[in-house]
Amino acid sequence: MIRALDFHKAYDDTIAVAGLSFEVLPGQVLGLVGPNGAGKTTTLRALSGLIPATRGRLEVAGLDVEQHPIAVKQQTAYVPDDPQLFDDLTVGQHMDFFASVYRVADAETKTQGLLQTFDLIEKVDQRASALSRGMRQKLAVCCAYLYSPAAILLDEPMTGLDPPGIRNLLESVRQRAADGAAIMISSHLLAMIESVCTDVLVLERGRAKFCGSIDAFKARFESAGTPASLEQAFFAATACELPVGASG
Ligand SMILES: Nc1ncnc2c1ncn2[C@@H]1O[C@H](COP(=O)(O)OP(=O)(O)OP(=O)(O)O)[C@@H](O)[C@H]1O
Repeated sequence: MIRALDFHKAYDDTIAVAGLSFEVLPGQVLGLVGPNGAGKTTTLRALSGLIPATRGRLEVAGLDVEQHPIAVKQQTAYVPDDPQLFDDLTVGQHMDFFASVYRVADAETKTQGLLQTFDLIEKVDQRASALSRGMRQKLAVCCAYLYSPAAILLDEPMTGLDPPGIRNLLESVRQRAADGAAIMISSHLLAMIESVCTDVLVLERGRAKFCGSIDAFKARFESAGTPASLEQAFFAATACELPVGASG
């Protein structure tokens, strides 16, 4: 489970997140959406323990992120939109490294399966520095999945992925959720959010404009008894303006 209680984050004078509370239960996939600068990446980075909260409490698997940083990291996978890899290590060496750090049982079989699924098996001996952007993204996801984390935090995970890569990633998210992981996905791709997420958290200027099921979000902005599309609901909930010509 992932939980935020009155989470605040300020960078000097900039208030990035101002009092956010939500939870993601095992099996739930929470879409984190909002305009640029809304605080999505800040929230994911703080949950992963990379940056401290200014105020409030963050928990993963019942553990306070600040008080139990190592235990939380063992239970959490954070995949940023620009994965930091070890340029001199090959694809296979990355998997070996994660398997060793997280003491993964049956790592070889799991590695083979993941590299096969994400179409990296032929790149197993290639250095990270020689991978394309999409391949780097896929490798970061493979490393994250290897140790079966209880909480999975994906920041703009579709960046650079080809259509089969997108399909495989979405399918893997559904599967990991069905297996009991609590998952958060930050994205501007509302159709993708709608296709894979059970719930949505709409952020604007660091505050929640809505948090709940996608159906409830669309129903809130229904017109004449017809639920809004996710896109219509997003524009209605935020200060973003619907493009001219779009059906509002
Ligand atoms: N390291 C930092 N130092 C100072 N301010 C920062 C830092 N990182 C983010 N911010 C500010 O915090 C706010 C939230 O940024 P954040 O990256 O969390 O937004 P986001 O919702 O992920 O945006 P985007 O959709 O553009 O990725 C913004 O005002 C941003 O300028």
